[in-house]
Amino acid sequence: MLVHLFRVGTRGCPIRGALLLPLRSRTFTAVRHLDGRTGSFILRALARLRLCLPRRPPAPRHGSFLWVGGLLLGPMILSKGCRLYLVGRCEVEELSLVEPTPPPEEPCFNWALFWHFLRPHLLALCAAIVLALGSAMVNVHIPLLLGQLVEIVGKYTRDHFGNFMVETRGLGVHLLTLYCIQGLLTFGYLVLLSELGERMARDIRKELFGCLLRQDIAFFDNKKTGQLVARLTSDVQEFKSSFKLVISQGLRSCTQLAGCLVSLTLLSPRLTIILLLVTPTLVGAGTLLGSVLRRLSRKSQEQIAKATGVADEALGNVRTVRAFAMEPQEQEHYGAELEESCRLAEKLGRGIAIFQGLSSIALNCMVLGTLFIGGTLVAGDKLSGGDLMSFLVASQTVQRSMANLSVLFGQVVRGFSSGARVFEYMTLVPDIPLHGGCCIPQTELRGAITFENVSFSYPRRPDFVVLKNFNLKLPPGQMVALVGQSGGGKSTVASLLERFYDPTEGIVTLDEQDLRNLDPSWLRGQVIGFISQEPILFATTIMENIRLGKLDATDEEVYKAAQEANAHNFICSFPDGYNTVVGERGTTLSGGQKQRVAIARALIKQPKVLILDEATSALDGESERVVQEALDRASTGRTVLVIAHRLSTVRTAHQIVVMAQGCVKEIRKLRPRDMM
Ligand SMILES: Nc1ncnc2c1ncn2[C@@H]1O[C@H](COP(=O)(O)OP(=O)(O)OP(=O)(O)O)[C@@H](O)[C@H]1O
Repeated sequence: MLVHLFRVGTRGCPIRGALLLPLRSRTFTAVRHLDGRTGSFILRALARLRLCLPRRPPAPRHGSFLWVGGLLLGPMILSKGCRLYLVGRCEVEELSLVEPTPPPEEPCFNWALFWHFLRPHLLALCAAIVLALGSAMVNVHIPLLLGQLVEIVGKYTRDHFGNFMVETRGLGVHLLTLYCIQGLLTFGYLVLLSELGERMARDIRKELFGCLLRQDIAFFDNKKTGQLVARLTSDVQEFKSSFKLVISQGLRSCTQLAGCLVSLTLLSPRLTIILLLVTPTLVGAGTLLGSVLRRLSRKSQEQIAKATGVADEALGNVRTVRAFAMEPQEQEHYGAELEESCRLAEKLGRGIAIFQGLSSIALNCMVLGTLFIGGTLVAGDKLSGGDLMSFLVASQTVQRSMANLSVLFGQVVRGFSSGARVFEYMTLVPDIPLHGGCCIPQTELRGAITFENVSFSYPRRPDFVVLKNFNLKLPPGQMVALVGQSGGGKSTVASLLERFYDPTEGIVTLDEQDLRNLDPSWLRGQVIGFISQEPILFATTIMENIRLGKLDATDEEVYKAAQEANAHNFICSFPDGYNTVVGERGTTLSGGQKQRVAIARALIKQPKVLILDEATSALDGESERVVQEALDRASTGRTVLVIAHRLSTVRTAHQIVVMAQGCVKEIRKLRPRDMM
């Protein structure tokens, strides 16, 4: 058992505690009996601690346990509001150690999708292939002409009579023309391939991004954002490069190889046989060494990505780092990752140096060997000097082509697997489509919500039932507050209402219509307004952020929504007013200001139903008062589901529903219900 003391906290209120952790364990899945915010802080602190723990083999799921608690020091005020959160002892319940997940199966390459993206560019592709083949054919022809030129030079070296210029003019012009043609052909196919590759990559990225956005929320529960972004960026890039290389280098190398081998055989069958014995051996050895280097390079790249991830996480969460005084640990962590990446890069550098040194020796020896054996043939009058020159040049082309093909082989394998990863998510059909289903006409929409015998488990944890036979009625125009222990399933109720997930059993209805029959886009876009504890704003102006709620809203509508949300005055106090750019995730605004912009964004669509998920719990007393005022105003005449910890949030509710272990335990009616 390992004991770690830790310190976490919110807004200057430190929470100190002890983590008792079996030595074998390094991971955990959940912290419960803590409110969401505290839990998330503790989770982050635990994640930090986890990094410090010795690396041990994972423990079996049963019999492993983890406690946080026992030593939490005294009562802590988690907000300046009216309540105290007494965290005298908190336990981490239901902590299952995460089994090491088996590596995901490599998806198969989807030829049909590949064809779908290639088809619009077929003409350009055919033209590129023709130009690449033409360039390769020209390349095969050049060594023969060079041989003839050397032959004439040799003749003038021996005899010194006649006019060299006249004799070589035709050959020179011919060679020059071929060089120009080859240059033009190369230019042509490279331009075509580059355009084709970029356009295909653009189409693939567009389609993939659309497909990712369409996926169910459950899909994102299982994936890391970084992995998804990598599919859009590095995987598409790798696939595009491989495809372009196969066409340019592959076709060219194959044609050159075949053409030059024919030329070599015609020039000297004996030398060709020797060359054919030696070259593949050398290329094979080079390929082997090359593959070791590529593996090393990949490892080095991964290590760099890992180090970048550490820096990214620390810089992206710099406030948390500062709040926990974790700068030294972060620096040490980043330094350790950098150290490793430096070690790998140095190893790679040494490998590349060895490879280049050896290949330089091998190539020079090949030239020397060809000259030596070829010279013997020339001395025995079995080969002319010009033919030897042609042979030398052509054999270099053969070696280059073979080396290219061996490199290309690895690239093709990588291209196939990145292509398979790119196409994998394009065929995924979400269970809850974005569009489709009926809409209730605006005039008939009342906003009555019911949950009937709803049971639900998250797809990621199917064995853990979050809601069991849950029944709830939200009468139109009334406010219902959901309270209960942390982890009791309150936010899950909101997620079902938003139709982020469908219930495993039972139904959720809006005006007696099963949500599954309604158009999800209409439901989310026009009926339900959602305001969460930590609103996310986009890094654009306040005006555009509010307008996200209703894309075609006029400026007047934006101002009106901002006034309703108590946001107009503070927005106008900024020098740029509504054109103030809020920074990444709205970091340039205070918590209360962000929340009010988010309320304006929700109100601009005039939703019939409003979900407030602990919308004021992250705010201090004054901000809470202003935001609460805005929320009270916004709630009038709407069906409102409030998820709350604070009394101040629920005081205007018509009913308070107490939830525990996924069911309704108690319903308290606070005001006479306005029966509809
Ligand atoms: N995406 C998810 N995948 C798997 N389990 C989840 C997911 N989201 C929540 N859970 C689990 O579902 C249970 C209910 O979570 P929920 O967020 O609904 O609780 P809550 O009552 O809103 O808690 P809090 O008051 O702390 O916000 C918890 O045990 C939680 O671990």
